[in-house]
Amino acid sequence: MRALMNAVAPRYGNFMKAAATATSRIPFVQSGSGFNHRVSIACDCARWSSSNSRWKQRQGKDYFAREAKVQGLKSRAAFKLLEVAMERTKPNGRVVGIDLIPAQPPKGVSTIQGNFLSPVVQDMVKEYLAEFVQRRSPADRDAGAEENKEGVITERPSYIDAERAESIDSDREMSLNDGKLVDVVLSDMSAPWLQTSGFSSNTLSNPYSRMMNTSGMSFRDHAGSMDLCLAALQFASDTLRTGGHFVCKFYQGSEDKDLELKLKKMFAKVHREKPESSRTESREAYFVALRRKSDVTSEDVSK
Ligand SMILES: C[S@@+](CC[C@H](N)C(=O)[O-])C[C@H]1O[C@@H](n2cnc3c(N)ncnc32)[C@H](O)[C@@H]1O
Repeated sequence: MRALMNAVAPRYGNFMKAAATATSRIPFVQSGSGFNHRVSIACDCARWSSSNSRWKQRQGKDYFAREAKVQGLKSRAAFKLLEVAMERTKPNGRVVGIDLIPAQPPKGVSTIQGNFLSPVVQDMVKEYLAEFVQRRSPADRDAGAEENKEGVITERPSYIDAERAESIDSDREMSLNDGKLVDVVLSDMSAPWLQTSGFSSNTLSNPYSRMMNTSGMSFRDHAGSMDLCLAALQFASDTLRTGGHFVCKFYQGSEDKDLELKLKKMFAKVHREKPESSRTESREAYFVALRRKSDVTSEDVSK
């Protein structure tokens, strides 16, 4: 992942991917060994069958899907996050990804398996972030230094990067006091729906195909995405520093204006975006909310 919700920030970022009406009671840090969720969705099988063939046809032609396959990524969705997140966190940032399904994190990324709709899981992520920041010793200011195969540092970060790390350390003390440790919260979560084909290719290491990202029913997709966006916004309210940014994927519908108004109260600038990699016929879109205002919480904007 590296890939969850999150293009993470230059410092301690948070990247969340995934989520749905499924429930995962026990969150796993890193590559969780279990796949513990249940999905309470009923579906019209005839409809699923035909929309699934269309999905397969589209995937065959889709440039981003082919590229993702080539790079061994789990889905075309990875590109949407990677476009935003990957290069943005070097050298001192940290990406934390949360998903219902287990994911093997690449270097510099932590993954937590859990249901982001659960306050228990959100608390666990907050604790993890706080511990990560506390554990980060002054020696970590060398983060970004290149090591050779024997573990010997052969190249150190520039003075600019070293100074940046210093200022992060002093900011850290302040941030620890109020739990606002995160620079960017990015949610690419979309409710997983029951899989209807491809069961023969399921494996624990490639579980993505066990779920589908849209139900084929626009209101259901919209309502599910609003729940996930609000959970991400609550998390951002608790953890995002003043001046930090928030991005969330949603499916357009009657309630998105209300979410946009909330974001406008909490952030200095809010954009609605439809990335190039998102199919034009899909109702999928993103809110990009920039520069969190000080002293405005999700409770304030819900009044
Ligand atoms: C569109 S995919 C995101 C893919 C991801 N951005 C990537 O790059 O691979 C949506 C993801 O949201 C996850 N998800 C859905 N509901 C979730 C929840 N309540 N908590 C955590 N993850 C959830 C799904 O498991 C799925 O992996």
